[in-house]
Amino acid sequence: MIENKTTATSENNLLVVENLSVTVRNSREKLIRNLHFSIPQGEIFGLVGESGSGKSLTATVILGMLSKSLEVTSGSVKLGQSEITSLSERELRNIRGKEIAYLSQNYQSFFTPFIKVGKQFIEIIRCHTDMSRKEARKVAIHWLNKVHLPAERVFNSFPDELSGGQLQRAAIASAIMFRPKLIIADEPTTALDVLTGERILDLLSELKEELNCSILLISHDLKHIINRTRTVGVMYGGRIVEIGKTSAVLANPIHPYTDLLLQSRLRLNKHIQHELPTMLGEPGLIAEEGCPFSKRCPSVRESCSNKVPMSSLGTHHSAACHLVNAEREERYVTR
Ligand SMILES: Nc1ncnc2c1ncn2[C@@H]1O[C@H](COP(=O)(O)OP(=O)(O)OP(=O)(O)O)[C@@H](O)[C@H]1O
Repeated sequence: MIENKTTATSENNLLVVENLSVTVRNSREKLIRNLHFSIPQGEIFGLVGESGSGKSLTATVILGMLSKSLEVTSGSVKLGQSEITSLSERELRNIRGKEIAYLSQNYQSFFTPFIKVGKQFIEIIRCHTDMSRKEARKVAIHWLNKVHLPAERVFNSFPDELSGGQLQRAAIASAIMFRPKLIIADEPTTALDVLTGERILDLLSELKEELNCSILLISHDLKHIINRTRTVGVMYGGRIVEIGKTSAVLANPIHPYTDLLLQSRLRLNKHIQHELPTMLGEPGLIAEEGCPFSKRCPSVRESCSNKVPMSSLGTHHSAACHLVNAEREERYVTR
């Protein structure tokens, strides 16, 4: 079983995902394999991995919105005391929006195009509370101010009268106005330019401090994860292949997939002395047995086609790779 020693033992975990597997219904195709991670109250956990690694699917399970064609075949997802995988649709509807807010890269479709933003806010607020229109308007303006928007103007605008960054801020305001315990931010900056994206991530960090909520930050871009998170899980082929304190993973990446991701980062403030490394094989090439990265791994060995358990390198860092043992031996020898 994959373990996140960094947070699994903490008593103040808000979200605990244990041994979660998701399969295509009536087939043996596993899309998520024995996922295990947890997010303490008030912390940002980053989930990083290439397209198709299972990040959004993980978010979908936490939201209780898994497609009917898929099924959870093992494991548990606990938000506080609630076991998400066994809640009814009605209970899930109560949790979504109120306890868990979801923020996607697709902010353009968050608002209906032909209805003014303010009216949409009022409808959402009145749907979840018994406030009058006047009270709901006040709440909407409050939260639009909170995300540093010109509140009155945005309130009276149609969505297509706002920039991408403004729309994403408005979507954030709408997502957080019920003070959720958990925000799932699924590639929240993908459709934005670099600077606007950075400001959106700054805003999320600021709101996290204010609301004391937790954030699951999903990205295929390591630079977003590195700068903002306390812990990180690296996903490949539906598995977390490395997990730990972000600083520990950064300082000493063990799994070759993590290492290659880190090496491939473009750093604008550094002169590149050598060619950026490329990964072998096609993206999305997943080994069915053993380590899912083994078909592309430069350090592959025979044992990688067997089950590769998560092994720990101290309390803040684990990886599912034979190189953990090599690392341990090296440490022992050089001590
Ligand atoms: N309803 C579904 N039925 C069958 N397969 C699915 C379904 N939803 C997702 N998948 C598959 O599950 C895998 C993981 O998809 P997921 O959307 O979680 O990837 P991701 O890591 O979020 O990628 P991206 O960064 O591109 O969003 C993919 O191979 C995808 O094709």
